Amino acid sequence: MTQNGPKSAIARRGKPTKSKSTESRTLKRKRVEEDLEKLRITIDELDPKSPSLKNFNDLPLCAATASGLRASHFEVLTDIQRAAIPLALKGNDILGAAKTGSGKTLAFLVPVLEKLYRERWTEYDGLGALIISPTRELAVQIFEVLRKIGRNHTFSAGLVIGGKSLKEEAERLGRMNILVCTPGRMLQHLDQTAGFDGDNLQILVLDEADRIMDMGFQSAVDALVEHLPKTRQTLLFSATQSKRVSDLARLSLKDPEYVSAHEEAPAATPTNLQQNYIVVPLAEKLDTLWGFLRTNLTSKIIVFLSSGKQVRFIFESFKRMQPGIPLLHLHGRQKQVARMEITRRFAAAKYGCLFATDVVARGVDFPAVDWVIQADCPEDADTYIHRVGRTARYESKGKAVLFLDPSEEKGFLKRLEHKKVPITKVNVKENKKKSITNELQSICFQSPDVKYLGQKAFISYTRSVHLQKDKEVFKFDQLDLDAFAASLGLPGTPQIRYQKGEDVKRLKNASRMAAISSGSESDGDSDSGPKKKEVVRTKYDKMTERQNQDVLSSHYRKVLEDGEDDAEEDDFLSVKRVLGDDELDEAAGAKEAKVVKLGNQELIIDSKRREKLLSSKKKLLKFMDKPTKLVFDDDGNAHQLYELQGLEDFSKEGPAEKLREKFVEMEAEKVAEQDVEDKQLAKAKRKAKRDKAKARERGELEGEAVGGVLVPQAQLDVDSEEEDEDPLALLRSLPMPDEKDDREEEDDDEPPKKKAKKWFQDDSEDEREKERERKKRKKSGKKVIEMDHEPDNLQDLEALAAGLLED
Ligand SMILES: Nc1ncnc2c1ncn2[C@@H]1O[C@H](COP(=O)(O)OP(=O)(O)OP(=O)(O)O)[C@@H](O)[C@H]1O
Repeated sequence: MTQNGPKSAIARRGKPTKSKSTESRTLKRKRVEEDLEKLRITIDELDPKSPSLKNFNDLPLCAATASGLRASHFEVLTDIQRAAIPLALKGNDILGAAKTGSGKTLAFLVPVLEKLYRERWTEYDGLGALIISPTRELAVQIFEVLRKIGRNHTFSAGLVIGGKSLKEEAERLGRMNILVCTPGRMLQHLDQTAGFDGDNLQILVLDEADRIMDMGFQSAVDALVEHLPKTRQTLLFSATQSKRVSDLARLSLKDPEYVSAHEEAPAATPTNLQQNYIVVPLAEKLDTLWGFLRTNLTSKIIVFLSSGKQVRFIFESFKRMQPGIPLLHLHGRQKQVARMEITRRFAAAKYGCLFATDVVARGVDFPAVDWVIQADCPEDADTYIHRVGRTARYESKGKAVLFLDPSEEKGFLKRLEHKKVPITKVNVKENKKKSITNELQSICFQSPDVKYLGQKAFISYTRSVHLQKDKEVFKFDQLDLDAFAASLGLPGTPQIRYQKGEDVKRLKNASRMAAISSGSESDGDSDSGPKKKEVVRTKYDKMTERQNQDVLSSHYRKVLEDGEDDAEEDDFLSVKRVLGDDELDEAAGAKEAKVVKLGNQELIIDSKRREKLLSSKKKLLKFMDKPTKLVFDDDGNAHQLYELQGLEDFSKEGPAEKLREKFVEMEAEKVAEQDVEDKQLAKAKRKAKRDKAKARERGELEGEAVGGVLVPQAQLDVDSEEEDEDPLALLRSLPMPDEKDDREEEDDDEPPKKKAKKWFQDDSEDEREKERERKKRKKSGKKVIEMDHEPDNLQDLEALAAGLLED
């Protein structure tokens, strides 16, 4: 007994603590199980059609979802939410249709969160829910809403929309429970990413389902569904839902509930939307649009156009004419980062005009848009409904105007009537009409790049009309193309060539199919050409691509590569450039012998073999002399890297010893100056390093562990505007947009930070610094242009360049 004494004492000391914590854990687990069981029973007993379901509070939701909804200020259910959520909670497949802006996003996100919660989903269970969107913009928006209402859940969630390296995304996919994606990119991952599959998927959502089931996405969606288990729940939502039996079969829906919140409504569009159309001949369209913008300078406007080229031309030319309202433009050919930034800027703007293609026609929820202008007739009534739906969202009011060419009026009105769209004709006030043809002409004359865009816009517009399948609306033969070209300010009508007997539908979808198969959705842009096979890109290629950021680039590219980006267009319609006399001579001469200048040498191209050489820069280099490095002085004169001064010149400058002393003095001064700069730089670097370390530390503390995996906050912050923001994130650990302000307020206790440095500040220290800088520059003979803000657009850069040219 005595021997056993101490052992038992240890056992007595350790055992109660251990059993206490195990006990509390068991109790907690039991409570969760009981709560879950209660929730399941309430859902079983729930009457999905009960009129008493008015608020989110009336629904059997778990505490995490309920509090997330409350914190996001969602209280009262909208019609579609009241109709769809109870049925979805009960596990039904849903085909949901409701007007634009009526709250369909929550109608599927709430069931998604609830489903995974009730299944007690953890990181180890893999992908539980997949939400598919037709465009990147819409996917980002859905993800944002998911973050808001899912903030108290521990699921991990990610955004898979392309624009990032596949490998980077792939690394985190395995850990994701909920993914919001575009079809092509998702398919790519399911096909290629090792260790990632959808075998366990519980719920699949298709937002803008009719679009996703459409021809352009057909093969991607079918292949994607092949990767998913048939036992899943499926929810389809759209403002314009089709009940095509074939679609339902493709998705293996099981006895789907058709939920239509506004089926009995007299109109397919929101009641608080005022809809008008004007009949305007194609050649007067830009005048009318300009007049409209000039009279609505303090409104928030979206102008829909049929192609990215139209968007670019109108944006660039109107920008030069300075309408007095901020202009933005958005189309599927822009880089992902630019698209996100423009979307963010327009969402935040109080007023401004966004020229856009149908890339933002569906689902995108820009707040407080006053007007939707459809300057180009949409391809069908459904597209019309989605476009106008960007205004008058939820309970707000909005106005929409459709521009119709006289040839389109009768046919399109018939289509709208059929879809229950109430629209009335209005006329533009005479005193608001103004021709801008002269201005456009002079812009085209002054800037070849804009003229080039105009030609492209002309071609893409005529092409899109020609390709439209609804010939009762789009009558290509009745368009006055000469007048249209003149109205764009073009010096002549671009000649176009038709390819007869083409399968129009196939051509129209070619670009989308190609984009999807390469995994990067073009997102509704009708003018995106088929993607080319991956080729090795040289530094030179990258340079021309970089130029592609501005309006001049495609012009340059055209010069360099002649139509590389227009492959699709050239298949069908293209400019037949009439060669000038000089060019004809050149062309004739080209048959005989060509002379290519390589540095100081001339290379005669007189055979096919030599001509082939021109396609390889590497091979051409062999014909050039070895390069020598030159340095340029301030006047732009080239010098050898080391130039020895002649003895005569040297002795003219004074005795050698004196010159040596002078030289040492000058160098010492330079070193001292450089020393100060170096010290400042080193200090700044140390500070940055410290800040980074702190941020990392904070990030690790804030990062939430889900199933034992800790993801540093720095990697998760999708709000960051950095280009390499991480689209994959844990729901719970992300800061909410509205919480950001709170955090900023909390920081008020900290000592006041030094005012952020603008380009030029005027406190005395900075003045002194500026003065020193000025003197230094003066000494070196460099010109300094002072600007009150950083140049962030072409106009700013032009102003800066003009300043530099003036002397
Ligand atoms: N229950 C609610 N209470 C208050 N606001 C809501 C509610 N549900 C949705 N909203 C708001 O209504 C707006 C439109 O919602 P949402 O984007 O889901 O519409 P939608 O039906 O998907 O539109 P679209 O057909 O254009 O995609 C959003 O700004 C959203 O925040």
